[in-house]
Amino acid sequence: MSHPNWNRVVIKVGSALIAPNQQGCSSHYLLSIAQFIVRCRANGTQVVLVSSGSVAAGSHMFADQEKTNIAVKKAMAAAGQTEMIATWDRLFDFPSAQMLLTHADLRDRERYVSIRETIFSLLDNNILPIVNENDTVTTDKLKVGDNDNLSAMVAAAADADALIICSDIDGLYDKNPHEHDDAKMLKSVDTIDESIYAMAGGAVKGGVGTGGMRTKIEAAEKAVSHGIDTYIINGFTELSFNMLLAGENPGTHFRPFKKPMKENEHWMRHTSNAQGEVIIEGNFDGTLGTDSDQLTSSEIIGVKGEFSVGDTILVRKEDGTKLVKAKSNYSSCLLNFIANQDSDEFAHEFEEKTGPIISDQHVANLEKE
Ligand SMILES: Nc1ncnc2c1ncn2[C@@H]1O[C@H](COP(=O)(O)OP(=O)(O)O)[C@@H](O)[C@H]1O
Ligand SMILES: N[C@@H](CCC(=O)OP(=O)(O)O)C(=O)O
Repeated sequence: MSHPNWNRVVIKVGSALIAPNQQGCSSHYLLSIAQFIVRCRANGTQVVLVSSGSVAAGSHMFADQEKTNIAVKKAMAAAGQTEMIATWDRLFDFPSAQMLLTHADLRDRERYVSIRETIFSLLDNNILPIVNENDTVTTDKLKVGDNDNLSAMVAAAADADALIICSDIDGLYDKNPHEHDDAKMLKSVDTIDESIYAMAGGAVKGGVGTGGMRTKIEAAEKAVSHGIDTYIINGFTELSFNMLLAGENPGTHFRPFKKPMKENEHWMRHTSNAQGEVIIEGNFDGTLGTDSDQLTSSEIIGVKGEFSVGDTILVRKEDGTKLVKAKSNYSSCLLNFIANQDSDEFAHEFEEKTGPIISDQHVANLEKE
């Protein structure tokens, strides 16, 4: 087989590959990954690296501390990040750049566009972007939470052709192989549904990884809907990388959608967080976000949460059916006010002057969920 025809790939490297025994960073497993990156670049493929491992790399500097304490973990991440970036940088004879991101950055459209522009600008200048979550500033709400999901968001932002998740295991098995001797590996997945999620267990207890297989499947789901070929492979062995370069599949391949979502729809659905909800009548049978079906205040029966103009909202029916995620052109306060008017006429006049409640340019359909 011949070398795959990728213009751009995102490679995600798990903690166990960076700091296998939590005694600081080791380049032992990173050498073959670095070589893969070098060979991709030589073949004309641009590469973005998403590297976990700052917590695992910094752990040895906090010998007598309570490692589950959040403040200690953040300090481990901050200290380990320098060591990790220095280790990667030593493996390349071209420059690399550190990008630390949070979910708050990615779900803000302006910051997201800025992140995209920075990635493209680094790649245009042959600089390797190395991305990790900015653990110092994250709280639960701001956190992506795991680098599998982060890598998929980055792959979408970078318009990558492939996402390669390098883990400590050969691929996705039909059950956790650490708990079941008869577990079998899946070579490919065409559709990600509940049966696929049911196969996934968490990370090894007491290990360095976060999220286990579940977050890798979530990442694959995000990536394939953007048209990105996604692989989970064993990053411990050089063979995985040689096979990828030969156009072969060394692990589990998640096939991309034939008709991927548009960039802004994908961002709205998979990256942006809804700040509030608009609940509409159960008998509504239109398709929101199209020219023919605009949401009007007369359909609204409730507004939940506090949101401002420009925030993302979830529009759902009374029975919980999710319809769309969309950018709201109204604040929650204003929407409550007009939805509670006795006279429809007032609301219609108001909407005619102010414009549609949700923007038809920024809508993601959720009816399949
Ligand atoms: N169905 C499954 N197939 C493969 N691995 C699984 C499965 N369910 C749970 N796992 C666990 O997920 C681990 C990989 O995830 P994780 O520890 O988060 O690694 P990483 O650091 O690469 O993100 C595997 O080592 C395995 O213990
Ligand atoms: N920002 C964290 C990422 C943790 C994480 O997602 O780890 P992993 O499951 O090994 O990809 C770190 O660098 O330690």
